[in-house]
Amino acid sequence: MTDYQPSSIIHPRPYRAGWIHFTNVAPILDPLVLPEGVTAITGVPTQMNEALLSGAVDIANISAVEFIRHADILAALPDFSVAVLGPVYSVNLFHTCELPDMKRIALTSQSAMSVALLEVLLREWGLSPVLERAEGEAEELLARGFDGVLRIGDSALREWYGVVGPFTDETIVPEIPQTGRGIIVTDLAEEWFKVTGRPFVFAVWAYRKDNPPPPELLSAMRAARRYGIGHLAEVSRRHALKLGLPEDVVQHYLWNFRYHLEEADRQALNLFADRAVPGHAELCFGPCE
Ligand SMILES: C=C(O[C@@H]1C=C(C(=O)O)C=C[C@H]1O)C(=O)O
Repeated sequence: MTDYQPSSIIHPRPYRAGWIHFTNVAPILDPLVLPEGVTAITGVPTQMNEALLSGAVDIANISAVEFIRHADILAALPDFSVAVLGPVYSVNLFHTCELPDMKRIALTSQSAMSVALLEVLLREWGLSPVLERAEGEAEELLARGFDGVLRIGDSALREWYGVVGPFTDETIVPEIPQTGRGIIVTDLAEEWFKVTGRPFVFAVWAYRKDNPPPPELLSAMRAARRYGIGHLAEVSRRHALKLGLPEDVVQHYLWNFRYHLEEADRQALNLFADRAVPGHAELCFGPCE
């Protein structure tokens, strides 16, 4: 595949990036050296979604559902994604009763994509529990009377391991347990896979169609990703220390991601778009008019 290079344009001011800096983007963002004329801020998904839509930044890795909702004005880089085929380990519904018995679910205010995915899955399962925003640790919210708690990102990964770990030598990777200490962990990407057999795209790198990134930023991002994927053990070691998790768990978490928005990912994103945002504008993977 030839690298996509939008035509060179002169930017009147620094080009501003907004990065969701969860561990799952570390293989791209840790090695990234921003070219001259590009600045970056970081935040959680809902903050970066808002920053892109309000014009506070020019490009951001955002919740893919926000790209779908605003497909009339936004384009996505054609070769960058945070996606998986099967479990993701960090987009989790923690629950104490079986799914059909859930009456109240606490949602995280950090996320747009996992909430949209949960809504699609609930329709699929024929369930309609009450959904409420509530912050805090999953276990604490379960103790406060929620039947389910949706969590994403590094804290969800840590809480997942807290429930299902520590692993023994006998734990076979595809059979990683999903329960422990009276808590069931339902991995929403795995549920999507069970229903569709497709990958799930959590994030794309989106920008306004009339304001594409300078080619130097794309080259730097591609070089960073090549380095990060090529040095995954090193990236995993650093983040395992930060997260307080075993290195092999973080490495398994990271090598599981699909970062290139391949054709199968795009098709799956379109399938999700039709289910989650009926009537959405056509998705454009840059360059777009
Ligand atoms: C897989 C994840 O994907 C992230 C989840 C998002 C969301 O829920 O809105 C947005 C961007 C993704 O990078 C995660 O955070 O664990």
